[in-house]
Amino acid sequence: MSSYSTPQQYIAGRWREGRGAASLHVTNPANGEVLATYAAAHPQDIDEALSAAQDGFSRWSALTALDRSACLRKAAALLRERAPLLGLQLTLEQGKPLAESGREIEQAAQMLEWFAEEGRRCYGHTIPSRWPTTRFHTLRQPIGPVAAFTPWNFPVMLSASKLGAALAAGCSVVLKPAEETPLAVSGLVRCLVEAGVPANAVQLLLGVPAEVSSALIASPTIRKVSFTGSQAVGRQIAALAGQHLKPVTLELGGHAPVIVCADADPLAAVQTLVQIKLRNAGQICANPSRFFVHRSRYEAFVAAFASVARATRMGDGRDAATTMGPLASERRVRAVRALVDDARAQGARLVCGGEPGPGLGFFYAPTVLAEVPAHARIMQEEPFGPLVPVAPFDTLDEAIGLANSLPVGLAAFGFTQDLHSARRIGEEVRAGAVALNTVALMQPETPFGGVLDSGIGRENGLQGIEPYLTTRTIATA
Ligand SMILES: NC(=O)C1=CN([C@@H]2O[C@H](COP(=O)(O)OP(=O)(O)OC[C@H]3O[C@@H](n4cnc5c(N)ncnc54)[C@H](O)[C@@H]3O)[C@@H](O)[C@H]2O)C=CC1
Ligand SMILES: O=Cc1ccc(S(=O)(=O)O)cc1
Repeated sequence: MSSYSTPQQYIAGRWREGRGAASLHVTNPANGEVLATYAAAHPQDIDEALSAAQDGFSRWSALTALDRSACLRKAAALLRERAPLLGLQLTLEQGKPLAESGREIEQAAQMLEWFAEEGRRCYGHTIPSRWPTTRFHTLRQPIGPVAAFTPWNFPVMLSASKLGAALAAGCSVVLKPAEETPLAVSGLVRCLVEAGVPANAVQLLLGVPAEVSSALIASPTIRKVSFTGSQAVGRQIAALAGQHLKPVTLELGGHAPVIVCADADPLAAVQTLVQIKLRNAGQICANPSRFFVHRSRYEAFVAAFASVARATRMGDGRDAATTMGPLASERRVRAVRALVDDARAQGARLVCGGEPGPGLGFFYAPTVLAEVPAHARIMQEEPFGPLVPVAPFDTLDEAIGLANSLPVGLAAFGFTQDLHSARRIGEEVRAGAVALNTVALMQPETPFGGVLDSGIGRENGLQGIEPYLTTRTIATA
């Protein structure tokens, strides 16, 4: 497969093989074929990356914000130029259809551009003094070298968000992407380096996750940790960060409730929801995943979703006819299958789907389940797949209670024409972001992050650069 090359580490300004004993494999989820095998980073590779990151921090933070901004803008332009190849590599390693890969590369470019501009606005303050002869002001300064860990679902966009924010603030970054999807992220790092980001300001470590994260977080060089992924791993990262007193940003997904009120048009709601529900085969942290529909609209909603689900064309993401690719790995197929089986065993009605897709790939059909009891695992655990579990409700109080019944809160969705209901859903459902009559939730300009067990801190928006800055107070006589 000539479009897919063997992923390499980028350490101290050189692309090279890792020296670790472990071999890691990249598998094409559309057919199960191994695309590449590469050597993991060795502890010595990690040490070299850390020394380089310290040096890179000195060089990069010494540039003006304007120079850093220019590099990020150029990297965004390079990313767009290379989108056809990077998009293909992303589809090969991750499975999403080519159109979605192209969209992700564009989102990554937009992230870099947003932070290129925000980096120019890291203002300090002049503070009124209590003493006539003393002046106070504050300086915003980069916090130091950053360890960033990104997942396999949106490897390029989520890496661009962390790299963009940290680099714009003047920090150097050691990035560890998911071992399953390393190549398109490497392409992003190449764009940054070729755009003029000094070699040591960015390191790319591909390795055994726990080995890399424990070494990086324990190192005195690293001053900030950022992770996107599962709650289980997030807890481990947070525990390590706490042990070493490092500030941490965590984006840990959720289990986004959808409330479809009696006054909503159920068909219009389905048409809107489907724009996000089946994207990336449902593997989106903000994916709508628990559907509560007013009893008067319930059957129409279930039937409409089932009809859209049945019309989905599953297939290889390179095929133009494909509307939904495979899940990213075999373990994800096992996980969603177990949730569907459990829901059925608990009395849910299988309306459509509930079976694997074609061929040897990691496909699972879009699946609509009705009358799903609240205690079924699928209503408790983030499904991260093309599953649509639906349950009826009678009052808005009941729906909001169901939405708030879990200890997570990343995203939530509401469909209603009633201003009062919209206000209640917007203000009472516990979530970092609520979308009303839309599914557009994330863009570079909007803060993104969770409440409760969905994470700590915000990425993107005006808030996105904050975690990478520290404030120095200067008193002058
Ligand atoms: N918030 C988000 O965007 C994401 C959320 N998830 C959630 O995680 C669930 C499980 O995902 P899986 O990939 O099946 O399993 P998992 O939780 O084992 O995640 C594996 C990913 O986490 C990284 N990882 C694992 N251990 C790590 C460590 N000690 N240090 C640093 N990185 C580490 C790996 O690189 C790998 O890419 C999904 O069902 C979903 O709920 C997964 C990916 C992204
Ligand atoms: O992983 C978080 C995430 C990724 C993508 C999107 S969007 O569908 O492109 O808006 C939202 C959240």
